[in-house]
Amino acid sequence: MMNDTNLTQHEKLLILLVDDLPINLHVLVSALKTDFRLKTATSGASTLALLKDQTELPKLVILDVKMPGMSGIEVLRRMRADPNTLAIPVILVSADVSEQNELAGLNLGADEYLIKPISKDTLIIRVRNLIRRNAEQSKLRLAGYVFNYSGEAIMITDRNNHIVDVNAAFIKLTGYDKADVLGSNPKLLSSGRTTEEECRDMSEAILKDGFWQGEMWDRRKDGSVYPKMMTVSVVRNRAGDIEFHLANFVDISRYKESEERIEHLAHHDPLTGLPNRLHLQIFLEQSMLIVTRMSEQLAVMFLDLDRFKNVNDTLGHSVGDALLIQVAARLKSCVRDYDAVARLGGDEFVVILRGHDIESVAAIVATKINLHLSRPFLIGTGTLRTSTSIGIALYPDNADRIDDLMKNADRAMYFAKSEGGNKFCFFSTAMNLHAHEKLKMENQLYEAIEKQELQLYYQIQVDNLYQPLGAEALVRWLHPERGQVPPMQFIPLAEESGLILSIGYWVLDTACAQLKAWQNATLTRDLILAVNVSPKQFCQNDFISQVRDVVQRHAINPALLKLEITESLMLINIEAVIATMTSLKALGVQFSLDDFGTGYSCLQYLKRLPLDQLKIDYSFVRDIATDSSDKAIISTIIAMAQNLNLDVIAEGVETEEQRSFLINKGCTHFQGYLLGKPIPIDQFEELVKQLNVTEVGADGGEWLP
Ligand SMILES: Nc1nc2c(ncn2[C@@H]2O[C@@H]3COP(=O)(O)O[C@H]4[C@@H](O)[C@H](n5cnc6c(=O)[nH]c(N)nc65)O[C@@H]4COP(=O)(O)O[C@H]3[C@H]2O)c(=O)[nH]1
Repeated sequence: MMNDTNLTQHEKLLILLVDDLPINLHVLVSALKTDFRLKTATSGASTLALLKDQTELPKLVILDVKMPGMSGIEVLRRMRADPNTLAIPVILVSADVSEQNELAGLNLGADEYLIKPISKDTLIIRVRNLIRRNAEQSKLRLAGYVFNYSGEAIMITDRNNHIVDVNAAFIKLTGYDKADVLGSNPKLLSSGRTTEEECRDMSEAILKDGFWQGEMWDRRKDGSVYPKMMTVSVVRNRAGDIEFHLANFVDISRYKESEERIEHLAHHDPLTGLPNRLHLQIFLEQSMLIVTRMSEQLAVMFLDLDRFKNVNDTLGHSVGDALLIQVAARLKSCVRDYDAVARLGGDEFVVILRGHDIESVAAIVATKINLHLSRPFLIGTGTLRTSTSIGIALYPDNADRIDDLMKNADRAMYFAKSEGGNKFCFFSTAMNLHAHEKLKMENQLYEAIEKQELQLYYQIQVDNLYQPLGAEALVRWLHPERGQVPPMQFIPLAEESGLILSIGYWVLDTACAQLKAWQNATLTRDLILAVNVSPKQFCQNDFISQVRDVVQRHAINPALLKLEITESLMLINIEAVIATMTSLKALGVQFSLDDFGTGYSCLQYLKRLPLDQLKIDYSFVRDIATDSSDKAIISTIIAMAQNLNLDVIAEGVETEEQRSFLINKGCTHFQGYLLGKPIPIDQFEELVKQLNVTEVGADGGEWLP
């Protein structure tokens, strides 16, 4: 650059020339003016004044030693004392050949000492060399600064890969002092987590490209392992041989942690920690490949909690969330480690099973899930019961694409739900027709009331001496083509479509007409008739006036009408429910809480409901002989009812064993096939007659026909 006469004036380096004799200055100017920009001064004082101007300091000062006033030596001394001018190279020029000034000047840090007269060429070469040397020294100083103060750890190794220098950041990061590592191989830092193969690849890349960048795991002096991002480059000598390796690296533990966290979040549901839809998709793709290769099958199980929306809407999202977390844990406990449980969102879960004879395996697992999820969940101070509907689709039998498999499992799940929930259902091609069938049935149900296709059946309720206490009215649909359709097949449909309101009203009206008829006969006049009231029906604005009107129109004793409500009603709006119940209670009707123990049973609420009776759910009675926890639940319900001064009736009593157990525990009212199935009114009245002429053993335990 310095030889380049094409440089603009601005690009040329600035040199300050100082001499008291203009002739000497002239010589210097004419020697240097082509390559440099020049400033001149003729005294020590004016030199220092020029150097005070910080806007542009010269890259070199050529300074005459002998000047009147202030000598060049004194100017130099002052320059070296001033931090701003301390590093500016200085060439002293003198006609004095004695060593005294030369020594004084060199001692003060003069870079050159030239004796006049100086040849033009010598001057130019010396000036150029000095400026170049100085520039190199500046660079070295800067490099040293970067090395020492860099935030990145730097390690320099020689051609034999022995550490020759490390910086402060290295010491801070690795915990090793310089003395610990100098002369050692960098393997000293290795954690063993980076494989031999990875190390070999790195060495090859360094040899081939002179550069490598990547991540590796190292161990600090204290033994802790950390990931680092490292760059290695080689420094070659003029002959092209490697002289040094320069490695700089940073600890990326934090970055790794957040990377792992982001990765986890992208693939997992934050609430339950289960894999999410994206993860499930990837898992399914891999599983389909594996089962195809191994001639196995897959079962995709689609799960949806029954009535979860009610839980969320009524008890709040925190209860809903707590329930979902517990459901996730129970689901995981129902499957093997290599099966997958994922949450798609809301209350939708998917379980994937793999293996041979997958249909039987899926049926076993689904039964287990239905059972486990129907057991009570302890949430806060209350227990919550839920159930789940499961749809199962098999790969490759039911579909060979992920989308179709999921769709089919979903369809099967809806089928299980429409069957009343707490069930599992395998996909079948017939289900594609299901939506159409459903619509048809809905239309037919709409006309069922008008066409008088609905009927009431009566199931007897007795005391512990088999004496008739009353009946539960249960609706039946006498379908023109299908014959008698059980309520579990059309009540959910009626609930969904809103038809339950007119069906419910018809049941209430028909039951009251029956009560009126019973009032006129001695045998039946004290019988109490229980009528199921669906939550939707109960929550109508005019439900109280509907009941009042029906009771008045049929002129019945309201105390003989018992409205059966279910626990799911408590999930809607407890205060409004209590208000409606209280008004109806004032009319004189009774209340029984149906399916007790299967929903959200919170004692707090139970105490506030104006109930007359608790009805122990059939599911507990069924398992009396086999399930000790059901026995315990029954004992608790009976004790609870006694404490709250309520009647207690057990439904679904099928065996003597169940009845004796219930009697022993203090249950006083019974309903079930042991005593009589739901039957038409004429058969029911016949049954009541028979029971009234039957003698009963003193302990009530023996029924003598
Ligand atoms: N295995 C077995 N089952 C027994 C036994 N004793 C009684 N059951 C059955 O258990 C159900 C008891 O009625 P629920 O719990 O109110 O359950 C009822 C109720 O939730 C609903 N339902 C029936 N009629 C009406 C109605 O008029 N209105 C409303 N909203 N729902 C109704 O349909 C459900 C099913 O009614 P059903 O099929 O008549 O089934 C009846 C009855 O036949 C037994 O010893 N063993």
